[in-house]
Amino acid sequence: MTAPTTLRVGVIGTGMIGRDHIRRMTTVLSGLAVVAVADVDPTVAERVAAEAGAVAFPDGLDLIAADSVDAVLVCSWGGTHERYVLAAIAAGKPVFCEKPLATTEKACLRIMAAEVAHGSRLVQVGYMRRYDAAYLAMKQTLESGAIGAPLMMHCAHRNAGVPAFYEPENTITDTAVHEIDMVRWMFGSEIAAVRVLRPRASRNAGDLPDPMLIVLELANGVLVDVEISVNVRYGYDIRGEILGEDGTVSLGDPGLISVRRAGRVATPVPADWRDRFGSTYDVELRAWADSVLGGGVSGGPGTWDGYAAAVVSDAAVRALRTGERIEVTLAERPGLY
Ligand SMILES: NC(=O)C1=CN([C@@H]2O[C@H](COP(=O)(O)OP(=O)(O)OC[C@H]3O[C@@H](n4cnc5c(N)ncnc54)[C@H](O)[C@@H]3O)[C@@H](O)[C@H]2O)C=CC1
Ligand SMILES: O=C1[C@@H](O)[C@H](O)[C@@H](O)[C@H](O)[C@H]1O
Repeated sequence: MTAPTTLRVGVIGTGMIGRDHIRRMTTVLSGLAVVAVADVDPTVAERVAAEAGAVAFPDGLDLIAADSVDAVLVCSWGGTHERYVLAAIAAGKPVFCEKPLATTEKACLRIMAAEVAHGSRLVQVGYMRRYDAAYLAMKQTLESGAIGAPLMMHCAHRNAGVPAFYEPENTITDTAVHEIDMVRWMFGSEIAAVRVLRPRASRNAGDLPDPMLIVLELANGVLVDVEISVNVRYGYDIRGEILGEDGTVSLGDPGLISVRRAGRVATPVPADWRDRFGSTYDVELRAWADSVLGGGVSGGPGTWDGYAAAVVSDAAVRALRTGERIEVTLAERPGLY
């Protein structure tokens, strides 16, 4: 049998990122067809289906079971991911699950057990920074030895604002989780312990612990600090600098232009994650589709990475609540990963 040249995708969750990925798969990337969508809100699903030329399914589980669907994108809220990822694995269909893989350690372990029992990788998790040109260049510089052995990394993850439904722990499980995954990948080391410190709260913070400083101790001795600010108002600002024994490497300015005028230099700040990481998601989904069309999910962040990020997130939430240093313990890594 020859491999299909077009991947027929079903998308579950047609909110912000679901619609953005549908636009990407229908207007930017070739070799992908969005054939089905589902959302807990059927009105939204039907509207998005009509725009995309797809069929709206009343339930995501029916979408996964449909013969017309080769592969699944899960873009619903984090707490619903487990149900859909497990169903996709049971159906033997590749599944791209937006981060986080699931919201509890136990749910991630159930997904891992199902995938290991299946015997090959089916799951990719949406930790897109691994596909970002700036982070890739940073990793390449680090691995070239140009700045010597890494000692520390300073990160900032600033959102202009976050949705009204954000709960205090979402600042970690939904926002800081990107740095948690990124540093594991950047340094090729697991995170051994976590602490959370808080200055006085921003007047824009509402009920959120905003801002906060997360300190990650990596098993290889590298120390990482991550500033999380989710209401900075001025834009979406993602920063990173690694200190090595012989030099530093930093993420550059993402603005495409800089304007010099009236004695000032001005560079635009991205408005949100779509603005900053738009082309990164393109590369991410291209790589995922190519691996699936090529015969199986390979490369890219998988279930083990989703699990490790969830365990560190849980530890950070405990550190936030207790003010204590929390050690991280991971399960034994299955041979599949
Ligand atoms: N990689 C990245 O940078 C980003 C990832 N995300 C992740 O994507 C996921 C969705 O986030 P957003 O699009 O921002 O949220 P959103 O609230 O805009 O959209 C979520 C959609 O899922 C639907 N939904 C909720 N429960 C469902 C269920 N059981 N079955 C089917 N549909 C259901 C909602 O009705 C809504 O339309 C989250 O896990 C989030 O963390 C979101 C933004 C950026
Ligand atoms: O994943 C994302 C959102 O869900 C999250 O709410 C934002 O804080 C992140 O910057 C964005 O990349």
